[in-house]
Parts: sequence; C-alpha cells; structure tokens
Amino acid sequence: MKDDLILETISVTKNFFGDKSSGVNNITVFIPKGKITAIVGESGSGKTTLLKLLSGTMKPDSGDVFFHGQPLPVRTAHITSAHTVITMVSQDNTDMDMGASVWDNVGRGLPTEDANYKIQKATQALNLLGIYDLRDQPFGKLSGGEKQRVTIAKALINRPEVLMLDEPFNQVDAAYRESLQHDIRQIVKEWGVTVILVSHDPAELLSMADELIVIKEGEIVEYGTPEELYHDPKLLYTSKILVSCSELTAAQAKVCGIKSKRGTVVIYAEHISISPLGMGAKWAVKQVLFKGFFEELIIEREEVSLRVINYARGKHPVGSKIGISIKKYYEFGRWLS
Ligand SMILES: Nc1ncnc2c1ncn2[C@@H]1O[C@H](COP(=O)(O)OP(=O)(O)OP(=O)(O)O)[C@@H](O)[C@H]1O
Repeated sequence: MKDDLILETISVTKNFFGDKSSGVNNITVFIPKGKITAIVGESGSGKTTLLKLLSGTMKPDSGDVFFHGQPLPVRTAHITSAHTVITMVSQDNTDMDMGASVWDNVGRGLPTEDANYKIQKATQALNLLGIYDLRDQPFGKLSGGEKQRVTIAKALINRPEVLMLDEPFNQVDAAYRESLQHDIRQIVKEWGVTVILVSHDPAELLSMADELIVIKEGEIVEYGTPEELYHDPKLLYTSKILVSCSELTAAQAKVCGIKSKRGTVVIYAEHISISPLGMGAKWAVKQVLFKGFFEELIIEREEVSLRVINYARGKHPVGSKIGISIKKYYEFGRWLS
C-alpha cells in the first residue's frame, strides 16, 4: 500500500443472484488520497456497485477492499452524509428532513450534543458552502442546487476523509453547478478530502476529476487523467463518454473524404469546421442543439450523420446546407489529419 493511496480494491467481484453479467467482476482499482477520482461508464456498467464496495456498504463475493491499507469493515446500515470517515452524497436527499431547517439538518450530522461545538461546526460548514443565509429556511423549500449545497455541507461537517458523490449535480442548473463544482474543488485542495465521483456529464468529468476510471460491463477497461483519455483514448467507448463525437464505418468515412485503414473512424465535433456556404455545401442541417454560447449541429449527407460545433449561432438553421472540413480524426491508437 503506497502512502498516497487511501482506498483500493483487489480483484473484487460482486454479482447479483449469481448472474455474472450483473455487478462488477474482478476489479482492482487504486484511489489516490486528496484527489478527485471519477468513475465513468454507460448506464448499468457497475459504477454504483463499485462505489458501494468502496464505501463498505456492500460486501464483495470475493476480493478485498482496503482503507489505509487495512481491510475495510462492511457496514450494515446505508452510508449517509452523517457518517464520519467516509460519507456519501446522492441526488435523492433521502437522509434529509424536508420540514426541518437547514441549520437543524446540517447540525444533525454531528455525533455530539455539545451545543457550542455544534454551533461552531455548523456555522463553518454553512459558510464553506456559501449557504449561511439559508440557515432558517425549511430544507424542503430550497431549490435543487441549494439542497445539494446543504447535503454537501452536512457531509463535510465532520471533515470526512472520503466524500462519495453519486450523480450529485443532476438536479442543479448549469450556472449553479459550475460554482458548486468550483467550491468542491477548493475544499478538496484546502482540506485534502478524497472525492470519488460518479457522473454522466462529460463537462463535469473533464473539468472536475484528477483521475478517471472507465468501467464497462462490470470491468475496468481504461484509466488515466482527463487529458490523457480525452486526447488519447484506447477505446471508442471512452471517447463516446467524454466527447461529443461521431463514429463512422470505413464506408461512411469515405463520404467524408476519409480512407480508413482500420475500419472505424471517430470524429470529434470540435474538429470539424464549417466552410463558407457555396458549391461545397453538401451537408444538410438536420438538428440544431442549443448549448449556450454555441450550438451543436447534426448534419447529414448520403445517410451519414455527423455532429459539428457551430459558434455562429442561428446562422445554419434546420434545412439549410453547409460545407465542412475535417481537421483531424481518430483511428484507434492514432490521430490523422
Ligand atoms: N441490487 C441489485 N440487484 C440486482 N441487480 C443489480 C443490483 N444492483 C445492481 N444490479 C445490476 O448490476 C449492474 C450494474 O448496476 P449499477 O447500478 O452498479 O450500474 P451503474 O453503472 O451505476 O448504472 P447507472 O448509471 O444506470 O446508475 C446492472 O446490470 C444492474 O441491473
């Protein structure tokens, strides 16, 4: 066990009802201390199962889980944001009392009756998450984003060593989400808390995580930093999780002027530029997806569909035609242009 690791699983398997296609199989992962590690994968790939094994709320069928190099005891009760060493924040707020005030909910996370200590800790936690002014509000009346801040404040009140976040920002609107992500990063830096995050949001994964663990059908298939996996994914599966991209067969790639030697080509939306309208405008705009300061266009030609980033919002409506040039594309293991 290296000093810079806090949790590790060695060859851990957990299946449900003896079905090997459920749960996770033979997983070995290392969670670095004081970093944000994100577990990513398609729906049903085993992310939550792995999170539960790492938190000690689920017992593996075989294999071992270590916390600071010692076997992690399995807890009988569900882990909640009131646990002290490893805490969990999920999107459903099940351990919060909707009718009680923010202050009471957060204070309930402390395992003590010492009133002064409670006041000091609750004030600190609420200030940390920028919600001190909400202290008298009933929890149930808060917005989704405010609720998540309160849940995280409760989870942090005991200064846990590990904070587990299972899809924590689903209910939070985009503007609020960024500031919450920023605050969590700050807390990780200042307090040295280890965060394990499960998320489906590529932007969140790339901007928040220090390390990514990619899980597919219950097995770890790839891991690395967001930069490594974004720029040099070994698997199409990984790029599809992290990036808006199009996957083409060799025949489809030919329509884009690409001769593929390996049979599958991946084109990131950001690597396609839109050329001036005119004779070369052969791609029909089928859908325009609003993304804030840019749009994502779904374009089609000869039954080949591509995703393209468009910064000139409103300029290419559905039904119009555009020309494109592809700056680079990915064939597994290598970039080509
Ligand atoms: N308690 C359970 N009983 C039976 N099967 C289960 C149970 N928990 C998980 N599974 C199965 O194990 C597999 C992995 O589930 P898990 O919830 O870990 O996936 P996930 O990646 O977190 O999915 P999602 O992103 O949809 O939440 C799925 O096939 C799921 O149906």
